[in-house]
Amino acid sequence: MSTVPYVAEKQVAIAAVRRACTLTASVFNKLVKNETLTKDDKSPVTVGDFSAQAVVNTILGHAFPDDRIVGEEDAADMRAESGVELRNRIVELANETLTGPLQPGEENIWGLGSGKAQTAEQIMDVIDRGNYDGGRTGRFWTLDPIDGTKGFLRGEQYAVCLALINNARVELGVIGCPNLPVSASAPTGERGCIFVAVRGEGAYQIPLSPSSTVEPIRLQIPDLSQDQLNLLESVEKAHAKLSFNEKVAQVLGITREPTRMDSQAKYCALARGDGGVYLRMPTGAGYREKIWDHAPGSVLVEEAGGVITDSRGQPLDFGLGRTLGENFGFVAAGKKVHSRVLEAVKKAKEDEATGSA
Ligand SMILES: Nc1ncnc2c1ncn2[C@@H]1O[C@H](COP(=O)(O)OS(=O)(=O)O)[C@@H](OP(=O)(O)O)[C@H]1O
Ligand SMILES: [Mg+2]
Ligand SMILES: [Mg+2]
Ligand SMILES: [Mg+2]
Repeated sequence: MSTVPYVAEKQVAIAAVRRACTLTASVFNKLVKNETLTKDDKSPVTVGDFSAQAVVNTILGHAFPDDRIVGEEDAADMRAESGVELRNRIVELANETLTGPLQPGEENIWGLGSGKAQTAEQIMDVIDRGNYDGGRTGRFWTLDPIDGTKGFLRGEQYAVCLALINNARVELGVIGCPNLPVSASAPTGERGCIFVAVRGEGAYQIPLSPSSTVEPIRLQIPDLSQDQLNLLESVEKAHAKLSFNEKVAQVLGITREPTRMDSQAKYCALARGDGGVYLRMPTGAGYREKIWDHAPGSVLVEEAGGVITDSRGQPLDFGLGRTLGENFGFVAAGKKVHSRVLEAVKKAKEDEATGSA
C-alpha cells in the first residue's frame, strides 16, 4: 500500500502561509493604505516581511523542530539600537497573528491559538532561524515571507512563498496570493488563493480562507492555441530584461500583450493557464537568483504538467546554497510550448549578437 507523502508538512505549510497572509493583509490595511507609518519607521514592507517570517518560522519550528530554514530575511535591523520601534511593531504583529483563534485545518498544529505571546528575543531568534545556508544534502524549508515587495506596496500582486527541499529536490510548494482573483475570468471578483503542490501528487488551488465547502481545484497547464499564448513577466525592469522578452515573443509569433505581474503569482497564473509562458531573463551579469524566489513556483509548474529550466534548457539546481548560482534566466511553460520557447530564446540571442534584430 502506498502512502501519500508529506501529509503533515503540507497541512502545516498551508496553515503557516494562511496565517502569514492574514498578517500581510493587515499590514497593508493598517500601514500602507492609511500611511500611518511615521517618518522614522522602517518601510511597511520591512515590518510585513519580518513579522511574516516570524510567523511562518514559529509554526515550522513547533511542528518540525529539527528542520532548517533558508529564509530571505534576518533580524539584524531589529537588533540594532535604532531598531526599537521596528522591533516593537513586529513583535506585536507577529504575536497578534500567532495567538489568533484556531482555524479549520489547524487542529493538530501545536502552539497555535494558544494565546501565548512570545518575547521580543524569541521573535528575533525565530526570524534568524531562517539563516541556514541550504545545500545539496538533507531537508530544509525555504521561505520568502513577502515575494513581490513592490507589488505589495502598490496593492497589486505579491505572494507568501514556502517550499520544502530534500536532497536538493523541491518536494512541496505552497504559495499564498492574497490579491490574486480566484478566477482569471472574473478579474474583479473574489480575491485570495493558495496554490499547493506535493511532488508526484499534483498541483491544486484552494481558497485563501479555510473552507469546508470549496473543493480544491486540480491544476493542469492547458494546451493553449497560438492566439491564446502570451508571456508572464516581471513588473520591475530591474528584475528582468523585458526588451529581450519582446524579441522572444516576436520570434514565437505571439500577438497577445504580455501579462506583467509581481511575485511568484506568475507561476500560479501559468499553472492554471492564465498565461502561456513564464520568461525571466537577467538584466545584467552578477545577480544571483534566490532559491526562495523559485522553489515553490517550480514544483507547482511541474506538478501542473509543465516544464521549468534555465534559458539554456538546464534544470534548476536547488542544491547550491541560498542562490541558484550563475544566472541564465528562467523559462517555464507547458511541455509542448517550452521547447519552442528555448528555441526562440536561442534565436533571439543570435539575432542580438549579430545585430540583425
Ligand atoms: N536584479 C535582480 N534580478 C532579478 N531578480 C531580482 C533582482 N533584484 C531583486 N530580485 C528579486 O526579484 C523578486 C521579485 O521578482 P518579481 O518577479 O516579483 O519581479 S517584479 O517585482 O515584478 O519585478 C524579489 O523578491 P522580493 O525581494 O521577495 O520581492 C527579489 O528577490
Ligand atoms: Mg522574492
Ligand atoms: Mg521577499
Ligand atoms: Mg527582498
